[in-house]
Amino acid sequence: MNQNQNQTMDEMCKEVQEEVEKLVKCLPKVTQRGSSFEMIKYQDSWYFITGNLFRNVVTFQKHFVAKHTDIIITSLPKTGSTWLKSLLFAVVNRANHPINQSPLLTCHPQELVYSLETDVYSEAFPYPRPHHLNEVKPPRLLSTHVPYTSLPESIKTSECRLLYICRNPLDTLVSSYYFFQEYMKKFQEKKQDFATKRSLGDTFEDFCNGKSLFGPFFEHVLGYWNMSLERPDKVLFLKYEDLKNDPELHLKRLAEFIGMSFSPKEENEGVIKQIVELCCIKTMKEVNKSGVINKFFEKKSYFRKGEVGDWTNHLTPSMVERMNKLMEAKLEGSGLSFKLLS
Ligand SMILES: Nc1ncnc2c1ncn2[C@@H]1O[C@H](COP(=O)(O)OS(=O)(=O)O)[C@@H](OP(=O)(O)O)[C@H]1O
Repeated sequence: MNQNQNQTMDEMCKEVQEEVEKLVKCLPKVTQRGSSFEMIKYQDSWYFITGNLFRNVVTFQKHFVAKHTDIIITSLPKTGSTWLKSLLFAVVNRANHPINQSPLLTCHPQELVYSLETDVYSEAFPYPRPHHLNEVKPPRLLSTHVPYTSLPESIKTSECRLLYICRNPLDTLVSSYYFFQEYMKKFQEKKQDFATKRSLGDTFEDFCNGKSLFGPFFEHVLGYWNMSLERPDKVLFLKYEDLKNDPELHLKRLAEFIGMSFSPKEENEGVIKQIVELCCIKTMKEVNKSGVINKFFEKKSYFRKGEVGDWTNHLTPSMVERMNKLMEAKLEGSGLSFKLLS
């Protein structure tokens, strides 16, 4: 945390709060279709103002200081970041304990890789708060959904490395829709008055209009894609679909990228395979079948189906056609594409 030496945590929070209040007064806002969640457009991306997300993002942006040794997972929500967290943790810590005693067999990946947007003010904050991150042994394993352009300067200028994971837009939006439904059920149980009629059609419409959380989707993906081309030593660009197709190959790429390649001995002993199995959705579901994160989110809600192409079960042909057109227009000339099965 870039906390002025004389500034207490309370003073820093007050300063951020004042700034957030100013921004909320002057920046564009919309209400999500079919819900009463308000979003704010900040530096061309959308954040919830309902809840603490926006305040947490501003805190992260203003006060987080990267170290050269940091490894940061970056992604849009619901693109496979929890899976990547488990893989990264397992690769980095493989010498510290045998695979069958991995903390991943008792902890949720979100408890092992620190989200930089988690509510630093909340009593529920389950792991070192960002101002305690200085005490975490290197390499610090961190994550954020913030677009490249809005990352704190120190992340861009330090030698820290970014692992970006993306996923085809249709599976991403179906996954977001189901996660939001879970959220809504929880609010209903707590008798909090949020409208809960947000349909898959509403989610689709907001998504296509660029009004998705941390979105617009294509701008987010392209921001990291272009950086991965410009600075391949800084940003490793991964696709969920490629990981599903050949997890061992991409795990090796990941290990090489962070400077922790698998040795021939490890390869012969099947370490890569063991890590893939440790982190597979079946194991993760079993380990995380009960319990909550941040006193609110069911651990199991981060592991739904984990498939490529689940959108075929949910979206209409006209939705798919519209998304295909949008995708072609947005990605034209970028060298990036997503295969949408039909
Ligand atoms: N181990 C593993 N293997 C394969 N797939 C996995 C794994 N863990 C999570 N998932 C699937 O990833 C989707 C959730 O994405 P995120 O983890 O990025 O969500 S979040 O933003 O952190 O809330 C969500 O996708 P859907 O199943 O399509 O909803 C999860 O099921």
